[in-house]
Amino acid sequence: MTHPHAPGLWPQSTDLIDGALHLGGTPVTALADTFGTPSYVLDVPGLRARAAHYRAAFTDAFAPAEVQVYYAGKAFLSTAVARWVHAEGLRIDTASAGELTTALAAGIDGRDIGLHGNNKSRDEIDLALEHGVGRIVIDSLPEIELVAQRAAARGVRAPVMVRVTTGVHAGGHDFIATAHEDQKFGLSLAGGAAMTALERILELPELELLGLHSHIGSQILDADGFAAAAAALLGLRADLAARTGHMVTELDLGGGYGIAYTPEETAVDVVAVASSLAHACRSECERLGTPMPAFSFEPGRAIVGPSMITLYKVGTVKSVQLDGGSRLYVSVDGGMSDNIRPALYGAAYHAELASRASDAPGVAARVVGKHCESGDIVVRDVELPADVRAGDLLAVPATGAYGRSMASQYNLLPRPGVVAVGDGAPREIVRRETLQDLLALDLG
Ligand SMILES: Cc1ncc(COP(=O)(O)O)c(C=O)c1O
Ligand SMILES: N[C@@H](CCCC[NH3+])C(=O)O
Repeated sequence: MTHPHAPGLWPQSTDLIDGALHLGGTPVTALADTFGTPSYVLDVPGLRARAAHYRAAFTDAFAPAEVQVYYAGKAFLSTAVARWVHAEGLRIDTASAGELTTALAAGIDGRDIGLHGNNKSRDEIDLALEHGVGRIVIDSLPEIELVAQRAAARGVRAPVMVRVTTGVHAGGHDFIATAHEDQKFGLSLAGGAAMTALERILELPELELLGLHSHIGSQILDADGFAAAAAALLGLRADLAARTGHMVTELDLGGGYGIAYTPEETAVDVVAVASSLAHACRSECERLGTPMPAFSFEPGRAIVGPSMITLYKVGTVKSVQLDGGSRLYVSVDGGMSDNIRPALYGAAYHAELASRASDAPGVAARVVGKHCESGDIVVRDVELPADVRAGDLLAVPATGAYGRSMASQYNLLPRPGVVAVGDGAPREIVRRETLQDLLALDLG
């Protein structure tokens, strides 16, 4: 199998034949003809392999402690994706009624689903209780009373965890760091709100306290933060046991495992990280004189991110003269509506000419979208062949996480579909929106 440049960035089934990119054995030119552009293309065997790899990495590292891996559906969720990752032994983490409904529509048993959210509505809590979700992760003090009240109304006991703000600052961008004090998620360890929450939950017969949760941020490439957060949770667990005699049985250490978006980046090595994290947890438990708990994890980006690419068609190509050089502006038929991450986080991506070979020399290029914003950048800096022209296809790797899930209809562009390859004939698992779909919401 021949890979395009930057081999580490492309989904498992990617091949390069006569200069044309293939995914799951199908040339992208054929995918574009059948499904149109832009399209997200999901490599199903790659997705499943990543899910299995993450599950095995945590399970092996923490054995004999029990481990569950939840796929964080916020990264990208559809019923097919929920079924594929569930078939690999992962459960599903949801953060809204929409994600929960999608996981349920996939046929996932409520017990294999978790519900998160810093502002869950009563309806969302009711939906979770109705379907017997395995855990509701409590994010505030008022939510404790609300969940207890809704559980009482239904005559059930709600299994809950408490999301703890550990004070660990990690993550690729300030907007995606979630465990420092000055942000909206969780209950503070240092400020005492976490302990208050835990003691209150233990008083309420409608609530079953499963354990403690920490999610420190996203796109984390340096593993130290995970161990620091785990140590903080283990300490809180020991303190709670000393105060109340209740030793919680599970720690959820969240997601956040970083991936490579450009040839210069290296993804987290989950086997190495899981093994050093397990070692740190064992030592900390020994030091505290407490038994090892069960563990759970919630990777999203690392499962689906590298499993998907976006396929765009090139339109206008413009050379812009700059001091000491020029830059080729290559406009494609999507942009910030299908990938907001460059505009929102300054995220870097990579792109390659995907529909043909070219011997033309590489030139400094910027791939831009078709929206009415100069910040509508798909790939800020990339080298492309000088002869790139209208009608060519460009492929951008690693767009599976927070691409389609954060897509908008800005400028009333219909959102692209998601095409699955490598699982029988290529097919759309989320269909492309049409102009009629846009008008269907317009009530005149
Ligand atoms: C609570 C929680 N769990 C899991 C995730 C998934 O994170 P990632 O996609 O970085 O693995 C997030 C998002 O950052 C989150 O907020
Ligand atoms: N949406 C973010 C990550 C947030 C993760 C959810 N807590 C991203 O694209 O990187």
